[in-house]
Parts: sequence; C-alpha cells; structure tokens
Amino acid sequence: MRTALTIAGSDSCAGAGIQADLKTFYAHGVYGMSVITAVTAQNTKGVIGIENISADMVEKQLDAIFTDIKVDAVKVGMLSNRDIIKSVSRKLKKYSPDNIVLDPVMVSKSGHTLLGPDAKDILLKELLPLCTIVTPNIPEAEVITGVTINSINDMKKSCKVIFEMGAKMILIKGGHLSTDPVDILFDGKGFKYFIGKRIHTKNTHGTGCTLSSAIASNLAKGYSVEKSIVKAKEYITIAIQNSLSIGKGIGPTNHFYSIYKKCNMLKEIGEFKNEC
Ligand SMILES: Nc1ncnc2c1ncn2[C@@H]1O[C@H](COP(=O)(O)OP(=O)(O)O)[C@@H](O)[C@H]1O
Ligand SMILES: Cc1ncc(COP(=O)(O)O)c(N)n1
Repeated sequence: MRTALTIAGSDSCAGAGIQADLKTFYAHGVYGMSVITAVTAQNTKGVIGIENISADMVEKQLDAIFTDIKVDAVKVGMLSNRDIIKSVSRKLKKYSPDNIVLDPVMVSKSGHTLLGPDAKDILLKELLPLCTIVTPNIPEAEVITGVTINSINDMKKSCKVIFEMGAKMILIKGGHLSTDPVDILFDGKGFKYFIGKRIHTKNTHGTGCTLSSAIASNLAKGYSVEKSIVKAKEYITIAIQNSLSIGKGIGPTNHFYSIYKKCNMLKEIGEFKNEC
C-alpha cells in the first residue's frame, strides 16, 4: 500500500487540516499518517483558539515516521510559526521524500490568521525550494508576491514571481475568483489550466487542504504532477458538489461521496462486499 504523510494543524470540526487530509488519503486508498503542528479549536463559524505543538515534538513525530516507514508523498499545511517551519524544513531536507506538496496556509476561510506574520520569509526561503509543488490560493499568492490578483493574467504573473523565488512548480488555485474557478500550473516553462465550473455553495471549508492532499495521494500512487492535479480536481469537485450542511457556518466537503455511492450501487445489485 502506498503511503502519504500530512504535516499540518488539527481542525476540531474536521473539515480542514489533518482530519481533511487523512480522509482524503483514505478515500484514495493510500495509507495516511500525520504530524500535528498545532491544535485549533475550530468550527464552521471560525477559529476559537490555537495551541502550537513545540518544534521539538514536531521533530520527534517526523523522526518517528521517517526512521520506520517509507513515505511516498508528503503534504504540508498549517505550520504556525518560524520554529516549526525550521524544524520541518530541516527534517524534510534530511529524509528527502520524493514528493512534497506545500499548501502555504496563512488565513482560514473564516478570516483567522494561521501563520505568524514573521514566518512568511522563512517559509519561502527554507521550505519552498524543497517542495515538488506549492499550491497557494489567490490571497496567499498575493501575500507571497505582493501582486494583486484580479484576473488570469495576474495569476500567471504571480506564478512567475513565485518560480523566481525558488519554487519548482506552482499551482495557483482559482476558488477565490468571481468567475468559474480556474487553477493555473506553471513549471518555469509553460502554463497549464485546470478549468472547473463554479458550484454555488457556502460549504467550502477545507477545499485547499483537500485538493493538496488529493494531489499528494495521486503522486504517492505514481501519477505525474499534471495527472495528479487533473484527478485531484475531479475529486474536489465531487466533494464540493456533495458538500455537507453541517454547522451554522462554512460547512465541510464530502470526502467519501464516491465511495458511499459505489457501496450503495453494489448493495442495490446485491454485490456488496466488505472491502467497499
Ligand atoms: N465554489 C467552487 N466550485 C468549484 N470549485 C471550487 C469552488 N471553490 C473552490 N474550488 C476549487 O477547490 C480547490 C481549492 O481552491 P480554493 O478554495 O481556492 O483553496 P483554499 O481552500 O486554499 O482557499 C481549487 O481546485 C478550486 O478551483
Ligand atoms: C487546521 C487548519 N488548516 C487549514 C485551514 C484552512 O482551511 P480553510 O481555508 O478552508 O479555512 C484551516 N481552517 N484549519
């Protein structure tokens, strides 16, 4: 079985963070593991509190996994502060896994800061160059580059700036566009476009976490970066289409919709087996 590791924050309402990543890994048939960087008290309405895990404990979790288990892909999400970023960078340099997807989480959809204001520089300097692909949303790309994004052309300009900062591949996600969501990939040579139809729902808690961990799952299974994005985009689209109106705010996506559907179909034709 292929394996994937998420290095991220815990989301108590399980729509984003570690919980979304693990659900995504398992929905892809990949063995999922987690290194927790912070515990958030969070629901669909917002973040009530954050307690960071010590950098030393983050390192211990990473050592525990990498000294024992082969990790086929890593997804990095909320890192909270400079010390955690330094520890994660040092350990990823040491263990050098084949595939690293960096989702540079900065602010939650509910508007709460998830990365200290003094931590951006070290994230870009130490961690960005180690990663296979970085997947900022539009507000994150704006913070990273200082380029205001109102159009596809602005997204392309930002991709180039992030490439110059040392990223190997950049996927700027279009969820925050006012039009249909187009995600744009740049590898230093050319652009690829992943075009979606906007789904009109308020339940988009954890879409970025889910997309990046779906990309990591597909990389773990041996797909190319481009194919991994195509498949991840299909997965997140179905998860948003069938999102869950749980809670009073921004609800979660439905990570297991396709699996439930398959089980129900098999039940209907009398072919239900335990493995589904
Ligand atoms: N309303 C929507 N309809 C369809 N796709 C969406 C919608 N919102 C986001 N997406 C897709 O979900 C993925 C995550 O994007 P985004 O929401 O921008 O990330 P983040 O959660 O980091 O803000 C992208 O592939 C984006 O195109
Ligand atoms: C622990 C954690 N990690 C990431 C996010 C971002 O997700 P979103 O942008 O959908 O709020 C979050 N809210 N919480």
